[in-house]
Amino acid sequence: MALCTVYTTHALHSTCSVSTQTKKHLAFHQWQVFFCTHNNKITRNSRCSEISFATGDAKTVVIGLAADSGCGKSTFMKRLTSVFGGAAEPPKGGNPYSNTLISDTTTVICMDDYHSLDRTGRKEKGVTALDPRANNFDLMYEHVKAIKDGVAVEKPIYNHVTGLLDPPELIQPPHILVIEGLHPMFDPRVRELLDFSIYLDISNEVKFAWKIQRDMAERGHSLESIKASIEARKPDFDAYIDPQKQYADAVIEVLPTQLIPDEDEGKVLRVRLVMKEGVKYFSPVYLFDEGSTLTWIPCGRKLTCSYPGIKFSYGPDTYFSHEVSVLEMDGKFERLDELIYVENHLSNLSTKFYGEVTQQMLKHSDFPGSNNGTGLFQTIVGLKIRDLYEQILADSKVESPLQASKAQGSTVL
Ligand SMILES: Nc1ncnc2c1ncn2[C@@H]1O[C@H](COP(=O)(O)OP(=O)(O)OP(=O)(O)O)[C@@H](O)[C@H]1O
Ligand SMILES: O=C(CO)[C@H](O)[C@H](O)COP(=O)(O)O
Repeated sequence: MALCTVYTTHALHSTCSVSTQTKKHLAFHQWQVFFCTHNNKITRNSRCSEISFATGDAKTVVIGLAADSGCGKSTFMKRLTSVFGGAAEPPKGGNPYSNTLISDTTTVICMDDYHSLDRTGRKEKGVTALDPRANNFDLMYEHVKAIKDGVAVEKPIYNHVTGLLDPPELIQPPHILVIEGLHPMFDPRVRELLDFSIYLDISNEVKFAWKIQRDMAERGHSLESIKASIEARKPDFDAYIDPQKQYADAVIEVLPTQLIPDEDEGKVLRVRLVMKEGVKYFSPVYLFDEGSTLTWIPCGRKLTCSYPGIKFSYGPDTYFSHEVSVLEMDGKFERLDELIYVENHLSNLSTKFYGEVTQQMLKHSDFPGSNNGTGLFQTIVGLKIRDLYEQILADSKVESPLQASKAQGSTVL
C-alpha cells in the first residue's frame, strides 16, 4: 500500500482507502480532496495505508540570514545545508542564473530576487540595491508568508550577470526556508514570519580584506574600484542593512585580532557569537559554566598553537537592550583535528553525537574560515538551527492528531 499525501487545493478525484477517523478529520477541515503518492509520484485511485498532509498541518520553518554582499553568506549556507545532510543545488532544469539552492530539507532563496529595479533602473534613479526603493517588500512578504503556509510561489529571479529581472521560478514549500541577502529583517512583516534570524556583522577592515581577496584575486577588479564600491555602498549600508542586526537572534561579529597589534589584513580574526537570551527553541551555547564570565587560553598540552595563539572569552552582555550571551574566539587553529578538545568544553551545542562540530569542521576544511571562529560559529549556529527545526516539528506533531509532512504540489501564488 502507498503512503497518501492529502492536497487540500485540488479537485476531488481519489479513492484512497482511509480510516473513518481520517475521513472525519478531512470533513471537519472541509478538505474535500486527496491524491495518493507512491515513490514521489502522484497517482490516483490507489489504495493507501497511511495519510500525511501537504498543507494545513506542516508549516515551513523560516530562517533569515542578513549580511552585506561578500560577507560569507554562501559559505554559511553550505555549512548549514551540510548539517542537514545532502548537497544544495540550483533548481534542476531551471534558469542557470537562478540564485536559489535546494537540498532535501532546505531551500535557500536570495532576497536580491526581490529587487524591483534592475541595474539600469537603479542607475537611472540614482539608487543602490541596498536602498529600500529598489526592492519590492510587499511581494517578499506575500511570498514568504505563502511558503510558510505551505503554498508554492512563482518568485522572480534577479540575474547578476545581465543585471535584469528574469522570468520567475517555482518555489515549493520546503521543510526549512532560508531567506538570505541584504534585507531579510528589514520589513517588519517579513521579520514577524522568521522563526530564527542571523546577522553576519563583518567589520569594515575585514570586509575590505575579503573583498580584495575575492574581487581582486579571483575577479580581476582593481584596488581602487573595490575601495570605490565599498565607499559608494557605505551610506546605504549604514542606513538600511546594518540596523537589522538589532533584530537578529544570533549575530556573528568578525573583527581584526587583538592578539597582534595593528593587524588588519584579516589573516587572524576575532570572532564573536552574540546569542539572544529567551528565544523560543534556542538555548545559547556556553563555555564551562553557564552565565559566568571567563577567558580561556586553551594552548597547552592538548591544543597545538602557534603565534599569536588562541583566546576564548565567554560571558553575559547586553546588545541593543537585549540580554545576550557572547562567546568569542580570537586566533586560529593550527590543527583542526584537535578542535575536539575545545568542543569538549563547550555545552548546549545541540550535537547528535560526540565530536559532531569537529567532524563538520574537518569535512569542510577547505571552506573559508575553517581554521578560525567564523567557521566554528557558523557550524554551531547550523546545529542550533537543526535543533530549533526539530523542536518546532516535534511541537507541531503534538498539536496535530495526524502525522504532518511536507510534499510537493500545492497552490501556486
Ligand atoms: N570566514 C571567512 N574567512 C575568510 N574569507 C572569507 C570568509 N568568508 C568569506 N570569505 C571571503 O569572502 C568571499 C565571499 O564569501 P561568500 O561568497 O560566502 O559571501 P556572500 O555573502 O555570499 O557574497 P555575495 O553576496 O557577494 O555572493 C569569499 O570568496 C572569501 O574570499
Ligand atoms: O549587494 C548585492 C547583492 O548582495 C548586489 O550589489 C545587488 O544585488 C546588485 O547586484 P549587481 O551588482 O549584480 O547588479
